[in-house]
Parts: sequence; structure tokens; C-alpha cells
Amino acid sequence: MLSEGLKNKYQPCEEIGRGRFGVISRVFSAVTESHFACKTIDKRLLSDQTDRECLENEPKIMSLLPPHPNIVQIHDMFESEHTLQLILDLCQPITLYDQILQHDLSEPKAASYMQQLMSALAHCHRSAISVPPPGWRGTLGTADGLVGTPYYVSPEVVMGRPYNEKVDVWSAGVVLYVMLAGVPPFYGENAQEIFEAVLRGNLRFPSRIFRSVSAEAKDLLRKMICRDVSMRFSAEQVLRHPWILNGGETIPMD
Ligand SMILES: Nc1ncnc2c1ncn2[C@@H]1O[C@H](COP(=O)(O)OP(=O)(O)OP(=O)(O)O)[C@@H](O)[C@H]1O
Repeated sequence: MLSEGLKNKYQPCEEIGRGRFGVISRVFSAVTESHFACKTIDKRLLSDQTDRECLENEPKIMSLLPPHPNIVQIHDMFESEHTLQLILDLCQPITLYDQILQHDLSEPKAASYMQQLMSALAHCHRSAISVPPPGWRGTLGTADGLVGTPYYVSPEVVMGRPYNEKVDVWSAGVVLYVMLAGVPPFYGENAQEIFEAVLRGNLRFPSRIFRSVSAEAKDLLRKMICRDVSMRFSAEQVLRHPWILNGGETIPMD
């Protein structure tokens, strides 16, 4: 339901998704004659301080960032006692997760998605978004500041060491692995086991899954999911890797 503040500007259409804290609907603006996504966040569902900070930061970061073709832009915002509503660019209905489940990702498609993700990430890094405040230390656990989904968290964050923007490249490397393999590189029965697997950091390419994956793709994965932060690629370096430059096509050797 649209709040009073947005009712005059947008006509509500159907619900298109649900997130952890609320609902996403399609809305229509008669002024611009175009459709947008409206993200309605129920503030009462925010159980802890970390959730509250993420919620407060999301619109702030989105509005600070110079526009980029691969980053959803925020167009309007309205806050009431219990809800926060964000008017966003409307994206395609099919998600990357849907495509992974449908085993619908060829290497060229995966390379194209990775190129778009890295271009957006390099843009954020150039704008100094995602660099932590000085002295910030993430630590293992939940109530003490570790933010992120266990599968995608880098070893330095799990260990509670100071970290930099290369944590995002590790996470994107895990996304690429999942795109190509359909399973994450480090797994376990619960968050603790996943973190332990991340810390061991043995990156494997089981042949039954990776038989048809190119050597170039595996080379890039090794450079993104790399425990040594100084050796790990930056987002700009990923964009210059041959697998990305060749669009996931394997170029035959002479
Ligand atoms: N801008 C958008 N355009 C179209 N669909 C969207 C848009 N934003 C979200 N959705 C849909 O709604 C779903 C939930 O999105 P949302 O961002 O609320 O959830 P989330 O990924 O769990 O994030 P959060 O952890 O911030 O709640 C998405 O999976 C997608 O299907």
C-alpha cells in the first residue's frame, strides 16, 4: 500500500517481490508516464542495530552515488512512523538466482553479467562506496558487526581483520563460481561451518562440475577468490581479464 506521501504521485500496480524487510510493487507515475519499483520497508521488522544501519545506509548510499547504467537509481523516498518507501528504477522480473536455478547460464552470459557487476563495483569503489570507516573491524558472529551472507564473506572479514574494497571482489568471485557451478565454493551445514570452510579457503574445481568450464574462467576465479588480499584482483583488473574481455568465449591458441 502506498503511503499518503506517495499516493498523489504514483498509482500502485501489482506486487513483484518480497525481501527480508518488506514488499516490492510496481507503480506508475502519470507525470513521467513510466513505471517504477516501490520498495516498502516495514521498520518494525528490523530486529537489531545492524539491520537498522543497513536500512538507513541503503537510500543514503544510493542517492550519493553518481548514476551508473548497472546500478538501480533511487527517484523518490517517503518515510512515516513504521515504513520507509523507496521509488526505484524498475528492473527485469527475472533474477540472477532464477537463472542459476534454471541452469540457464552459458559462459558468455556469465561473463556478460560479471562485466556489468564489475563495472558497477568499480564505479562504487571509485566513489569510495564500500570502504569501511577507519578502525571498523568485522568479527565472526552476528551481534558483533559481521554483515553479509555467510557463503560470500571473505576470510579477512571472518577473521575480524581490517579490510578494504577487495572484500567485494571476493564476494563477486563467489557469485561467479555459483553462476558456473550452481553451488558455492565453500559450504557447510550452518554459518559456523561455512565460515570454517571459507577460512580453510581451499578453492576446488570438481571435475564432474567443471569439466566443461574453460581454463580462462577458472583462472579468473582463482584471482578473485584469492586469500592473499594483495594478490587478489581489484574490480578494474577483473574488467581487464581476457575471459571478461573476450565475453566468456574461449579463443583457440595458435
Ligand atoms: N528495482 C526493482 N525492480 C524490479 N524488481 C525488484 C526491484 N527490487 C527488488 N525487486 C524484486 O523484489 C525482490 C526482493 O527485493 P529486495 O531488494 O527487497 O530484497 P533483498 O534482496 O532480500 O534485499 P534486502 O536484504 O535489502 O531486503 C527481488 O528479488 C526482486 O525480485
